[in-house]
Amino acid sequence: QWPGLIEAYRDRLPVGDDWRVVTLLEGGTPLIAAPHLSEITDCEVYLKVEGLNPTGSFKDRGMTMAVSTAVNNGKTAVLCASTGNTSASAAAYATRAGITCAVLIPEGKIAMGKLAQAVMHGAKIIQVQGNFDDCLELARKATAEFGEIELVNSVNPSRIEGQKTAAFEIVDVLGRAPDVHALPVGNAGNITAYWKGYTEYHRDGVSGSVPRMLGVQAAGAAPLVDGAPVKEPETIATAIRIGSPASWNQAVAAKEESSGQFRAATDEKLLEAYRLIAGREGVFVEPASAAGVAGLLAARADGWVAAGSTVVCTVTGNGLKDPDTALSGMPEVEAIPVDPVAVADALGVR
Ligand SMILES: Cc1ncc(COP(=O)(O)O)c(/C=C/C(=O)C(=O)O)c1O
Repeated sequence: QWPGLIEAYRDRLPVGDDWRVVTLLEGGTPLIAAPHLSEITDCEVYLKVEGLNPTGSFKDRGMTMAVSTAVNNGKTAVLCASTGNTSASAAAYATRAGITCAVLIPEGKIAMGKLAQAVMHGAKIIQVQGNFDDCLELARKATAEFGEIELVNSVNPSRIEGQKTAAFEIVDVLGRAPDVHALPVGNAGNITAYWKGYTEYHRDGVSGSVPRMLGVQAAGAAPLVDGAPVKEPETIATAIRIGSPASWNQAVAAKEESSGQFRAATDEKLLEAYRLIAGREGVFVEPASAAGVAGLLAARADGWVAAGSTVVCTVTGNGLKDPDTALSGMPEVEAIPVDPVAVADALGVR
């Protein structure tokens, strides 16, 4: 079976031969064709379905590396600030490693599925009177002061190393790098990691080209688009409700070196893409995860993406993480009598 990321890409990762590897067999996720998106954009569109990782998001790629590194450096606890998925993943990998995990989450702004994961994996859950950016500042200060705690946010280079493997998998499966790679951008670790992966494969001659990176933010939380931090970030896509990305400079470098672009998508456009991916491609992702697709549709419309392009959109988290948003638009469901005729009527087949 798939051996997990570190075994699959050991020669491309900073891992000691004698290391105890902490893995939940993450990675090896589907790169699935998206026929409806391909049709409406006249491109060859694929989805990299990262919601099918062990804890339901791409964070597992970074966490196997960060927690394995922490354990092999003798750390006894990990800490992260999180909008939810990082904390879910840190909790799972820490418990797997038998070490303590504490998570700092912004008051009241976390999707239920993610909180359930951190609870069930036994993380110490600390709600902070502030937003994600305040949580990250607190996490940096706490880990700077207490050396036995490893900070496992994506400022930790091990996270970037683990997450770059998604680019390797895409080239390994596609046989080439895509022309464009679209993905959501919050704290900007993932766009940084993808660019690192694509450029390493290109440097080593595994791929003959690199993609243009299309990083998409929520309009109410788009510091990289605005060119300045956003004090009070607001978006229904709580995973990317971040006003001051920790990997700002690396994300800008990825955009510039790849001749890429940052775009903002309104919550309305995010939700449209969210519904389209589930309702037409059969892939259920959480709202933030649809940002790359929303950006692709806009970039195709204004010609930044040409017809005939090969495009990969990373959909970063499983839709099950955020049932509240999924059910918020649900029409009234009327109960029917135990009568086959009523079923036929409901299906409009009679
Ligand atoms: C579903 C989903 N999609 C996209 C992003 C943005 O990735 P980055 O640009 O690398 O931050 C996140 C990020 C979540 C956290 O930052 C956290 O969990 O603390 C996410 O959960």
